[in-house]
Amino acid sequence: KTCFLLQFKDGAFLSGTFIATVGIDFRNKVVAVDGVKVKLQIWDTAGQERFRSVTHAYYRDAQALLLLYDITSKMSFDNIRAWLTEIHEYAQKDVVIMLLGNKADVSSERMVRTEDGASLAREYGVPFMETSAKTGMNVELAFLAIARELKQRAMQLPDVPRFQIHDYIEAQQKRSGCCAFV
Ligand SMILES: Nc1nc2c(ncn2[C@@H]2O[C@H](COP(=O)(O)OP(=O)(O)OP(=O)(O)O)[C@@H](O)[C@H]2O)c(=O)[nH]1
Ligand SMILES: [Mg+2]
Repeated sequence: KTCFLLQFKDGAFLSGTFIATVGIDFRNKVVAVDGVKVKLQIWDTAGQERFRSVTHAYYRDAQALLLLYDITSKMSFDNIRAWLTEIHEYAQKDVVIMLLGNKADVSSERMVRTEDGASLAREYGVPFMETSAKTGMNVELAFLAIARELKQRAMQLPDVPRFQIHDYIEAQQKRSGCCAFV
């Protein structure tokens, strides 16, 4: 999660020693969506179980949640269902959720098939992408799709059709010649 966020924030991959997030951290990034500045305040939660009570307090108020699993870890994928259940219970009712299978660059150690990620996402009606914090694949797209969705919600006019995050991701991936699994 931290590497994914830092790739978006700074355009660089934090390699070397792994530093587990303690409790919670956050970064701001301003992005432009159709000429309108959208400030994203992105909270980076600790994955370790012992920080759960801390992270809990934060995602409850979030407008969007990016759920990351590691495609080289079956356990991280299996945990997603529990997260989705908990989110439905505690998060904001209209929270934007996105499922992301990260570390897609490490194909030799893949333990979770792309189709399995896609089908879980379909089951819960959330958009899905595989990403890489290392190469940057789909990192910006994930955040920009969320920024777009949140901006549209904030500025929604009654007669304008609602922004469709699934369609947006699919169109952007077609443009870039990458893989759409939404
Ligand atoms: N190859 C590859 N390695 C990655 C990628 N993302 C993260 N890593 C590596 O995976 C390890 C964990 O990354 P972090 O981003 O710190 O993980 P985290 O989810 O923030 O972990 P916690 O803070 O403990 O919850 C680090 O050694 C990273 O270098 C990726 O996309 N590709
Ligand atoms: Mg971290």
